[in-house]
Amino acid sequence: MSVQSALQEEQQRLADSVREIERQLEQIGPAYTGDDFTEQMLDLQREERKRRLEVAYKEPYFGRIDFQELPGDRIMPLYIGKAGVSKQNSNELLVIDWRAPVASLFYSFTGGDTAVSYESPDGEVTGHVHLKRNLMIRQRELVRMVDSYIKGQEDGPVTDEFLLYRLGENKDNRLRDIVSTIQQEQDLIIRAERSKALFIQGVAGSGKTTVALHRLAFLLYQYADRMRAERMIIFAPNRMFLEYISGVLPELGVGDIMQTTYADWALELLGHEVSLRGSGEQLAYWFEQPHTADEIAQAPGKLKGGAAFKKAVDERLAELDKQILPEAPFEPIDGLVLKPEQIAEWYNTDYGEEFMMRKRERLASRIRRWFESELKRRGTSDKKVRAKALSRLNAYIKKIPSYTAPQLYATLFAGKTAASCIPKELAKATAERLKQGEALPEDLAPLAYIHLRLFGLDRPTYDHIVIDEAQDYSPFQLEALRLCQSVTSMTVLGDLQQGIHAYAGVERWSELTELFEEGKTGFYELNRSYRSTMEIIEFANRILGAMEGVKPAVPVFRSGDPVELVQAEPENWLKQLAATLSEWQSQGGLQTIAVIGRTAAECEEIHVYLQGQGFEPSLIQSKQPSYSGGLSVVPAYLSKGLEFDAVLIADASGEAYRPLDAKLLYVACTRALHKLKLLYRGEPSPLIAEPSAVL
Ligand SMILES: Nc1ncnc2c1ncn2[C@@H]1O[C@H](COP(=O)(O)OP(=O)(O)OP(=O)(O)O)[C@@H](O)[C@H]1O
Repeated sequence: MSVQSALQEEQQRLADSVREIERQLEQIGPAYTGDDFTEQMLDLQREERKRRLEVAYKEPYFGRIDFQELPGDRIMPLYIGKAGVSKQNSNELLVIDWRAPVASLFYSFTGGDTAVSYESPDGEVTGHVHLKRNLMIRQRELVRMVDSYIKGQEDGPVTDEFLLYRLGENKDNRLRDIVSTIQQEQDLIIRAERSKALFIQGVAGSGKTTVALHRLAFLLYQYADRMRAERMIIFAPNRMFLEYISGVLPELGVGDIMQTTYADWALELLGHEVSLRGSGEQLAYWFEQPHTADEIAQAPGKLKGGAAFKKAVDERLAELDKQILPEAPFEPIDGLVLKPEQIAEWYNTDYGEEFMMRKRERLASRIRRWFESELKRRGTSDKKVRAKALSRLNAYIKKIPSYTAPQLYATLFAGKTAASCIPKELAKATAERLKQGEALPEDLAPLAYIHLRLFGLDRPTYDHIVIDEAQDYSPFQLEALRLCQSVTSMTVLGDLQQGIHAYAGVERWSELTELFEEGKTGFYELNRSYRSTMEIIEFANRILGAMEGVKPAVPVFRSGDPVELVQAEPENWLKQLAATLSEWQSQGGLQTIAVIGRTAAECEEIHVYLQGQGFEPSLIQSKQPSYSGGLSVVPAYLSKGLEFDAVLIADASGEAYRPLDAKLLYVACTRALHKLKLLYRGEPSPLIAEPSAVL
């Protein structure tokens, strides 16, 4: 079939599909407003169907795959879209949901004449692909059609033309869905088994965040009977990042998933019994001045986030549980005795399944009930005797220790129960702070953990947990989250090569994977990078070049401008910086541009200068709730996770980026999609190759 007639066929198919969807939409009546429960349930289903039809109405599908199960069978054209739609009054599918088992063919097929298969609910289905076609539809119009595979016409792998086209687009201030171009290695993760902790090590720009969000949409579709959006939670590094990714799930038709930072989550869990101090100062301390490897290894975050401290916390909790019951019997009235054995049986057996402080509460109520009924049985009415008995009751219950998480945590920093793995100075400072009701970021995981061990989670456990930028997590942080699930189901993603918070995070994934039982983890690697051009990726790979265990990112074959490395005259540095921005802005097309500075102070200086020159930059600072796109000035350590059409590294001098800062410079450079330029004052950083003007 010629391209022209194929195009006409698709246009006709599209027009028919749109009409069918329109018809179905028109037939959905108004929402039900009455009290009848059955009608209300039916209405919910109607609303859901309406929502799917509305999604499909805008852009019914994005791909087609022609599949033939057995030789001689009809070749079935399957149209894949964001929302599945059946033909009216029939089981025939007009559009197949991208998450349906058969749709996996569209993503897993990599070309060739060999048989392919997918896992259907009735078992494995095998067959042959005859056509793989990408269709770009905007407002019900077919605007682009690319055949990446036609059986008989091409023996090699499917072409990446459509992917390259999508990657070449400029980006605004929001991450987008990638349903039309999910790659095979990403699809495997999205559809991976539910009941495991899935670890994903992915190079910068490999789509980790995007894939994790698509995985949530998949899980909700595949396990609709077992998983609920309101019992899923995403942890991201900061509020700005949350805002940046907030568009993807709604685009995928998923709402209600909790999205938070670890700090916000922990503080809420603790009922705001402590207030958080020092997160901004901590960033400034670690990023605004040089530190040695030893200082990093001894950082409070490492000590309080590691296994030795966790062991101390566990021992403290075990000790409390063992010693919580008074040894003496309870004797409210002389001769009326409640034996310690009976109390122990209630605590350990009757309430044995519950959390420590809940057990304590229930035990206290039980003792009170026993007391009332015994007094009633004895007919004790003498006021004096009753008052004495009551005061003995209260005194006895007081002897059963009751702790909040901060109170118990404080016992680890002073007196007999102090943890020996915490240096004296640090213990003293922590104890002082806790007295004021304050905690530092590294205190939150042990506090949350203790709270969960004492009280449990005050809501249903999480069906699925996503942790982004997990290389910055301490084992203790993950331990606390593990307590929030009855069945392990997590997606934990990150990049050790971007582990710039070495003072708190992990160096190896095994530090986190070993927290789970054997067989309960999965490990995937994503080495292809989709964000940046080949030139940018190759340049960034060189920054990490000599580092131990580094896996270079593999670029998609998308070529762009060369990376520029330019020496700036110290006195003209800001002028040169502004000149580059003027040039980029005058070229048009670049929607997001970032000037990435080394420190917050440097960024402030640049920001003020640019404002004076008539630019309208926004300055990104820690604790910022949102990122607005356009021209931004951002310190390297806050740029993580974000991306920009063009990036200008303000000063890549040797003074700014020393060998220990390789990961930071790598993060900064890999934020760029299409253009990357580095200015440097004085000598260039030894991390970047020789200072030729253009690389
Ligand atoms: N299969 C794909 N098709 C189209 N675009 C993709 C694909 N995979 C990733 N991308 C794009 O690549 C960019 C990087 O994705 P994302 O931010 O999810 O990667 P990441 O691995 O989390 O990056 P980093 O660790 O550097 O922050 C995004 O613009 C995303 O849309």
